[in-house]
Amino acid sequence: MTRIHARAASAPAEVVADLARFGVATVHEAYDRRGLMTGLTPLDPELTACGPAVTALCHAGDNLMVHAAIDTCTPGDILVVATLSPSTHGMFGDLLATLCQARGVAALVIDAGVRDTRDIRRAGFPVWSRAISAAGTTKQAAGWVNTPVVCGGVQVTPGDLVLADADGVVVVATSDAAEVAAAAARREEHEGAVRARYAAGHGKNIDDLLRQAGAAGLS
Ligand SMILES: O=C([O-])CC(=O)C(=O)O
Ligand SMILES: [Mg+2]
Repeated sequence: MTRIHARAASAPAEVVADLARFGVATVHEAYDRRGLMTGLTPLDPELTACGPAVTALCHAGDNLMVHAAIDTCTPGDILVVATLSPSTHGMFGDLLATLCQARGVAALVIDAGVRDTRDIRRAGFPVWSRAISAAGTTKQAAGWVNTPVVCGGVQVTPGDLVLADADGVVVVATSDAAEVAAAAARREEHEGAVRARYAAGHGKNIDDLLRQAGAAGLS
């Protein structure tokens, strides 16, 4: 059984750039509220990232396959790390962040812990993780690279587009990406109109909404 697969093909660069213009909340809505990871938070909420997923599936407490996955990354990729059983070990720290930056990896999304967090923040490497933990890991257990994983409760297939910001992480299948970007653009246009009305102090018609919800109106 092959454990290390080559990096998967992904959406064209212009589709990645198109999706990167939007926030996670907008894309999640535009994707019919699919693809949103749970329980992962950013180390630095000012940073954003969008790129194709390269995946690593590790044994809990072992980061060998993180090293192996970085070897398959090309510039702009997002490293998505999952473990076979729940783990909060600090599997990734400032040394691995240094390697990722040297290889042009755009970000790390990890369903486990990270450490050396002040150094990673200072280096400006974007990370979304389930935990912060100084607990160390071994490099002894062979896992998998570029196989489908479940990260933050969402299945990530290698090459899927990963978008992350202060709100969290959303995953969009490569084949859906162009359509989702178009739907996100329409949503932003609509929200622009709503924002202008709200800025002028005009909220929703509560009476109508309550009636539609089967409740009595205001009077
Ligand atoms: O070395 C490790 O296992 C993780 C770490 O602390 C680093 O990358 O700096
Ligand atoms: Mg370290």
